Parts: sequence; structure tokens; C-alpha cells
Amino acid sequence: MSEKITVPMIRARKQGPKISMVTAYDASMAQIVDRAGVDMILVGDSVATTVQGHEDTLSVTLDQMVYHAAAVNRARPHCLVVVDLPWLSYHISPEETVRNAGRLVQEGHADAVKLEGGRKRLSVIKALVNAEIPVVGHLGLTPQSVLTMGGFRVQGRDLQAAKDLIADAQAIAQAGVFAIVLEGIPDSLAALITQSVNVPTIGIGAGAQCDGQVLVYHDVLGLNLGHLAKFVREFAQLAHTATEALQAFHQEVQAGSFPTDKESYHFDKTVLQALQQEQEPVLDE
Ligand SMILES: Nc1nc(=O)c2c([nH]1)NC[C@@H]1CN(c3ccc(C(=O)N[C@@H](CCC(=O)O)C(=O)O)cc3)CN21
Ligand SMILES: CC(C)C(=O)C(=O)O
Ligand SMILES: [Mg+2]
Repeated sequence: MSEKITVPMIRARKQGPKISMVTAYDASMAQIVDRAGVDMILVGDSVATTVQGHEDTLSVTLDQMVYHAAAVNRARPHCLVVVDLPWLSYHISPEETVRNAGRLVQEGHADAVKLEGGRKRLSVIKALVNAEIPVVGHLGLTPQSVLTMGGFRVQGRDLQAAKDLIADAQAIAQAGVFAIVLEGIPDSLAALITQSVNVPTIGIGAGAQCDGQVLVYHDVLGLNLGHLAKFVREFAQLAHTATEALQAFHQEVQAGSFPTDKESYHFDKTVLQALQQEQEPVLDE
């Protein structure tokens, strides 16, 4: 029905309806997100915490991100598909960064990539843009900085940190990112950044004045049984629903009421009779 969403269409949403973005890590999730009419899918490195069971996002590899991106794109979503560059895939050199992002595009069919950090990432952002790979920035509470931040801590709360984040946003916008994720910063700082750059901002724990909002699939749907950040709103309770359904399956298997006749395959009666005559009774008597 609706056409594929493109990078220029997202850039143009700076003026226009707010942008929605949700993570997905496989074809089934991508199909569900796409059918909901969400604008952008993020194949997030949050796959490390939500799917792989890690405490943080540092352990997910480029090979694994390629695998998840390819699975998402097999659903042929209309959403723009942005794929996270994992930790260490863009920290060594611009050359290695382009090679790694190129794999997300060629093998994972990414429409764009996302990387964390401000002015210290200018050279790799420029190298990606020069290679015709669209880039989304990510500032504030950058989860790949968990070791240096000393945990997942709200960023930009003091004057100097706030000024640094504004300068970072302006610099990466100038370098060519087509959107910026703002995570875990005061709402008024996110509003100031949103006003001071010409590309859309997509907030997560950054207040209502961003040009869009992003949440993790498991968080939006109530599938996250662990710690919930303050910024999460659960729009459904799917873990609860899933547990009830699996309990019902377990009980019906034990009771012998699953499967029924209608859920089973059957012989032609004549074949059954002939087969029964040929069989030695085994369990009788
Ligand atoms: N399910 C899930 N949702 C996410 O949003 C998410 C992940 N996983 N994994 C990767 C990162 C980690 N993220 C996190 C994790 C924890 C907080 C958190 O607990 N924040 C504190 C803030 C404390 C402060 O005030 O400094 C909070 O209480 O909200 C925030 C972002 C965001 N990302
Ligand atoms: C939380 C979002 C912005 C993200 O980077 C991820 O899911 O990996
Ligand atoms: Mg991420």
C-alpha cells in the first residue's frame, strides 16, 4: 500500500508530523512494527540486553548486527531501517568504519546506520557521508559509554555539559547526519538542541519537544521483565498475555484436551480398517 520511507522524507519531517521509531531485531518484529505504521525501525544494539541477556550493549558484534539487520529486512518493511554500528566498529579509523557500515548496507540491507558520540566522531561521520551511507547521530546517555559514565546516567545536567551537547549536536548536523537521537537528557536541553539544528531530533528520555520519539520494542509492548527506565511507557502487557497463553497450553496438554480431532490429520476409514487388520495387537490383553 504505502510507499517505502526514505532518508529525504525523514529529513523533511523537521517541519511536519512527529517521527515514530521502534526497535526490531527479526522479521516477525519488523512485520508487526511495519503494520502499525511506525516511520522508522531501529535495529538497535539493545538486542544485546533485550535478546542476548547481557547487562549492557558492549558485547554485540558486527556479525550479529548484520544477521539481525538482514532478518528485519527480509520482512520488506516500509519503515526506514536504521542499524546501530556496534561498539568498536567505528572507534578505530574512518576506513574501518566505512568497511563495517558497508557490511550493514550490503549484507544487512540497512537504509542508514547510527553511531554514538559528538565532535569526537566528526571524521567517521564525514567518511560515511562521503561513501553515500546515511548516518543518524546519538547524543546524551550513550549506552556504549556505560563504563566511562559509571552506569546509565542522565547527561547534560550541568551548564558546561549542556553547552557541550548543544555544540556536539550542531557539529554532527554540520557534518551531515540526517537525524539525531537524544537520549537521557533534561527536556529543556532537548528542546534547545531541537531548535538549534536543522535535522530532526528523535528523543528517548528527552522530553516531548523533540521532532520524534523512539522506544525499545520490549519496553513499548510490556515484554521487558527487568528494570524499566523512567522514560518507558508500556503500551501493552504482552509478557502477561504470553504467560497466560503458555499456561493454558501447558494445562491442555496435561489434560489431553490439546490437540482435538479438528487439530489432527486423519486416514480414509478403509485404509485405517485394513491397517488395523494387519497389525498384531500389541497393547491389548
Ligand atoms: N529494554 C531496553 N530499553 C532501553 O531503552 C535500552 C536497553 N534496553 N538497552 C540499552 C540501553 C540502555 N538504556 C538505559 C538503561 C537504563 C536507564 C536507566 O535506568 N536510567 C535511570 C536514570 C538515572 C539518572 O537519573 O541518572 C532511570 O532511572 O531512568 C536508562 C537507559 C537504554 N537502552
Ligand atoms: C535506545 C535506542 C535509541 C538504541 O540505540 C537501541 O535500541 O540500541
Ligand atoms: Mg543503540
